[in-house]
Amino acid sequence: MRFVVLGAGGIGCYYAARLLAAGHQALLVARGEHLTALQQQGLTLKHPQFSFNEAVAATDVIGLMRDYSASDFDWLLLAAKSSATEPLMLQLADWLNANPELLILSLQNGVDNEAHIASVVGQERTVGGLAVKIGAHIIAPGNVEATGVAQVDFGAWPNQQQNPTLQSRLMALAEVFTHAQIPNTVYDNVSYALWRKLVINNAVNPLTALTLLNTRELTQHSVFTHTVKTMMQETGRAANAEGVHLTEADIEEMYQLICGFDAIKTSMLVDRLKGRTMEIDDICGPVIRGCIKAGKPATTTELIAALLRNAVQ
Ligand SMILES: NC(=O)C1=CN([C@@H]2O[C@H](COP(=O)(O)OP(=O)(O)OC[C@H]3O[C@@H](n4cnc5c(N)ncnc54)[C@H](OP(=O)(O)O)[C@@H]3O)[C@@H](O)[C@H]2O)C=CC1
Ligand SMILES: CC(C)(CO)C(=O)C(=O)O
Repeated sequence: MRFVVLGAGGIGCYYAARLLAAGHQALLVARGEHLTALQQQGLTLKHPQFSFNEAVAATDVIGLMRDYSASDFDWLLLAAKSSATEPLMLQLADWLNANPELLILSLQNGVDNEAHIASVVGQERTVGGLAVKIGAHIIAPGNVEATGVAQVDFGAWPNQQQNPTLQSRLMALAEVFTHAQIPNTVYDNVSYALWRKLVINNAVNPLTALTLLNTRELTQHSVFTHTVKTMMQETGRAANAEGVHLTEADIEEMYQLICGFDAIKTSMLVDRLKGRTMEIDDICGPVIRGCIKAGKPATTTELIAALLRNAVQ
């Protein structure tokens, strides 16, 4: 299968390496020193169960539009930060719409990426998705370190019932992922999967970025572990206000999952340490808005988001 990975950083390079190692095509779209390293030295990726060190095809967005046509690819995997989704989609709109067969799968955190994608290419080409149980970061240009079982959960956006035509393409992708050692689940209701993952991200990403603790230190901390739980419950309240049914059992499952997961630096903590823009609006924003809609504000999420913004001013 032919993939283009748009925003090939930690997450994008991990999945691209898995697909390349399984014999598929993947063009990496990146920029800056990381792109230069990919072009000149190839991609080096280390994971406890997998390593990759090979030349790769890599370009930037301008090179993608100039040298390739959308019909050169079957799938576009979007792995840039959520704040880049809307500008990237708008920049690529004409290019993307020259081939209606090209489907777009978001691997990003947050629950708003798919609406931005659909507003440019249409719902019938929009696949919601998530990188689950993975930590993956650029440690030097062209070098990525990853950990975790690194699953992908995905499905027709906003759900199979409202977007029924994609089923055979989704099944074919699931088969390719499985063959490439990427565990995966296809959801009938991917909006549920997106919000369930947001339960973890809203609870641990801003708090780890604020405290500089890893996920294990955070969830084992006598005070912060309660804050994690509260922010998870606020995410559940927001989801329900947005029409996505999350139960107490979902919250508990997400809490146990992150407590038992590897001790990792979240992507937001890594962004803070690198002095990069953090996904605060994309992760906390939907929770704050949803809880206002529910009539009971997300006071803890609001506080942690405000403290974090204040800390990096
Ligand atoms: N990292 C992790 O462990 C996890 C991350 N996620 C989610 O996955 C998504 C990706 O995260 P992550 O892999 O950490 O992000 P990274 O910043 O490592 O990767 C994104 C890459 O896209 C590049 N990029 C952004 N805009 C452009 C552009 N216009 N043209 C070319 N390249 C561009 C960035 O370059 P530049 O650096 O110059 O901006 C960067 O190299 C996020 O939504 C994150 O929340 C989910 C699970 C775990
Ligand atoms: C918390 C974690 C690692 C879960 O996969 C994540 O999504 C992130 O770091 O952004």
